[in-house]
Amino acid sequence: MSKRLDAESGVVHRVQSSCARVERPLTHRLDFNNARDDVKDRVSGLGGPVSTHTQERSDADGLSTNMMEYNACHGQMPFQMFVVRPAYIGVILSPEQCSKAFQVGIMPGFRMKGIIPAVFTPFTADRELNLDAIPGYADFLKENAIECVYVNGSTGEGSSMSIQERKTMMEKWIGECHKRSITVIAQVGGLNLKDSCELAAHAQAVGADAISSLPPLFFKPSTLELLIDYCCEVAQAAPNLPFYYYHIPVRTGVSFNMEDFLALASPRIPTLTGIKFSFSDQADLLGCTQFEGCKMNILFGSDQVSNILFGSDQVSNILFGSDQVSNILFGSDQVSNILFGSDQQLLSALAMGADGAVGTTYNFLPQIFHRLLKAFNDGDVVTARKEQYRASTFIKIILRYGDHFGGPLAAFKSIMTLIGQDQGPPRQPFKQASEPVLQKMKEELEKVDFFNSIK
Ligand SMILES: CC(=O)N[C@@H]([C@@H](O)[C@H](O)[C@H](O)CO)[C@@H](O)CC(=O)C(=O)O
Repeated sequence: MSKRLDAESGVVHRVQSSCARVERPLTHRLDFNNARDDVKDRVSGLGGPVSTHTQERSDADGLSTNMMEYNACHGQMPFQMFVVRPAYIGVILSPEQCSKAFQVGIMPGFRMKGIIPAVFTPFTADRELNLDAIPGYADFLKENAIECVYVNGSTGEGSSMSIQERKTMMEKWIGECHKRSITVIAQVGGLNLKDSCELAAHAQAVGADAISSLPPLFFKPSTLELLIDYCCEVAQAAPNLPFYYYHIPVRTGVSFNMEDFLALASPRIPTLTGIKFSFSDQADLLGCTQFEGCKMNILFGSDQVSNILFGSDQVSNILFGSDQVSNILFGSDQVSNILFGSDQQLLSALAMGADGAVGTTYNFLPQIFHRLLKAFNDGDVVTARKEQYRASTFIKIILRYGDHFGGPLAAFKSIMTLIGQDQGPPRQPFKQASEPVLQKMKEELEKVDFFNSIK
């Protein structure tokens, strides 16, 4: 859904958009000559000339969609669109204007939705970057209706790559994705602030659509304030791009409350757009999605949770928010243990208000998750739950093979080979499992109809 201003009534309408993955709410009507004074002032206050892009509209919503898609997918993110009868006018801002627009709050609208694969990094047999694999991989994602990818994250083995390799990979992904109207979120976090700032500045220079950063990976911030100081500097290194903090305590060991993070960071980081929330604390997730009138873009990132959340009364409780749920989610160790252990969590995250989800399994289960999302959006929780359970069943099997690969990530990467999208071996400390192990995993997946279900 996106917002459209009716130029005659001045009323903001929600319109269905086929480019549903990226929302840029249209907050002002602008006939540049006759714009409301406050709008004019705010845009002129950005300084410098403002170029406009006008297009006659044939079909209001269709055109709105096309332009948003163009805006989002062709590297022109510093772009604000206004509706004037009989035309739409887009205002293209320079990077400096864009940065100011964030600061004065007139560009708050970057919002990712839907499922976002955290893409694997293709390696050759000797574990060097395999750039040649990216175009085919991008085609595969596009064919599966993917509209945004998360590059150099955990799944992408970003922390197993040198800074130069990460830059090379980022450039290749951006080039191939933008050709296919796929948006790119660049994961720039790493070992230290210097590397992360360098990667953030690079991401902006080469046309990423947004950045996302982990906390420092060796010396950990001991307080929330220190984490926010760190994020401020990373975000400032790419001042024109939306910034998402990457919260994945199970890997980083940095585990602050994210609602508190938003409260303290939001006034300090003008580009703070949301959180990539890879954690099982549903109560904190809810706090984030509801933060200040749901203004943040929360992308959920933990594909798993327990079977207990499916098919039992507890599901209804969770979906409908009873006290019992709060107790379950806030209190017990048992929940955390369960949540980390096995199945899927996307459905409950959607119920908690997550806008979308970033994760590993969206690479090879996109159709299942598209069906889940559609069912959820249609209010059909029973079907959504079935799809969730289907995905969870597959994930559970694959995870059982994790030890043969030195970790679950490498087991997931091998699935790409099984579905004809070979992305090569993982880097150390992971390994390729032996042929017999791969064959056994394949047979087990065949038994639960994996290869038909993912179509
Ligand atoms: C802890 C972890 O690695 N979580 C994964 C999940 O997608 C995970 O692979 C999934 O839940 C299956 O275990 C993602 O959150 C990681 C991710 O999005 C990334 O690659 O950046």
